[in-house]
Amino acid sequence: MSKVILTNARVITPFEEIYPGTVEIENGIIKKVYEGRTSGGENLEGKIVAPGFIDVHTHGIGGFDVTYSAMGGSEQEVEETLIKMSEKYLTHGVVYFLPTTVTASHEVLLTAAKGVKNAVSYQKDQLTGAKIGGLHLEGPYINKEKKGAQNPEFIRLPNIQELKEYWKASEGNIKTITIAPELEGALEFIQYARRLGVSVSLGHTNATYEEAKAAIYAGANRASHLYNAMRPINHRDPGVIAAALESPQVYVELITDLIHLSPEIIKFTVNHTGIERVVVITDSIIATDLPDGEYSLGGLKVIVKDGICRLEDGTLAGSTLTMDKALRNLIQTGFSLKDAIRAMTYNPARAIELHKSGAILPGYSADLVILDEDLNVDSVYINGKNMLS
Ligand SMILES: CC(=O)N[C@@H]1[C@@H](O)[C@H](O)[C@@H](COP(=O)(O)O)O[C@@H]1O
Repeated sequence: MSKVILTNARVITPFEEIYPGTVEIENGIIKKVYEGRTSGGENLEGKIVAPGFIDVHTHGIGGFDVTYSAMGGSEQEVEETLIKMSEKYLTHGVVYFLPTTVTASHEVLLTAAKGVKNAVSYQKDQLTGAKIGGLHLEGPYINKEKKGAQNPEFIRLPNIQELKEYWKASEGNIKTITIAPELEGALEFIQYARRLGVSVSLGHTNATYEEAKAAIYAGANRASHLYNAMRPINHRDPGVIAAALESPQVYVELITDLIHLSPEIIKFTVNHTGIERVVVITDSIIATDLPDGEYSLGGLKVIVKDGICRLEDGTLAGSTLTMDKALRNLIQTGFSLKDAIRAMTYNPARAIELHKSGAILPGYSADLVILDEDLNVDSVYINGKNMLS
């Protein structure tokens, strides 16, 4: 039996803050959490222990991108890319992520689906990075009017047959799909996806309030990067944003790079939803952790300047945000550590129906991040093992 004790730390569960706190782990599972110190454990004086970050919407990092690798046509390349991505996310405190495709051809998405199946199976024997939860398909069933930085060439109507093929090719490793609910056939598609256990997120959409509500009644339970690439809120045309904000079952993703959204809009959102329904995402692309320059997203040219990603026409095209930076941004915006961490751990786990993850509670997976006082990542534990030592 393997036993790990982390003690004398500031523990953020994230429902409460315990100081000095001790976390006892047995065989990769959290056994006990309590106030007090114990001798014999690892003394984490001056450090913060929190659940590891969960990023449910990220395209790439450090020169690797799931769609880009699938465009090469080889499922092995996708598998290798996902493993590399998992190792890079780890250094930013991420313990679990959903590699997110952008709009692409059926063949490319099928290759991504096969690659993710291989990578998930590889990680069963050998875990070297953050856990790969399965694909997030962002598109291709989105609205051209709200395409943002998605390649219009491959945008199409919802297609249940295609989803069945992705599901089969990935052996069930499709976790979520972003769809525009106003498209023909979308409601039937949403119901089908929910029956498979895929969570459905409204995004890249021009849906009216009524269209968005119909999709939520059909089972959609999330909104992808709320405000970005969707019909704006208007006092006579509340649209998809108001529908998401008012619906208690809907989790709202926010890109907290302080470029996609102003700090005031982030606070405005939380005033409506409470912290419970906020899910921080990076929407990061291949250029993350790399210098400014020219990159690619789904076949479109992206120019990164001062860390901001744009298409040639100026449209924002994802981010170079990392989850640890997202946390520091939220603190700078005025959030408490408990609330900020909750929106990056427990909430995303709930949003994708991932159980026993995202909190420091007995019986939960011991997937933790240790942060220093400045909120830089010190170490990361996955299944109770220190992955950065
Ligand atoms: C990978 C991806 O698609 N990311 C979207 C992008 O498409 C959109 O253009 C941008 C701004 O949207 P906005 O101009 O509506 O705020 O948000 C996100 O970066």
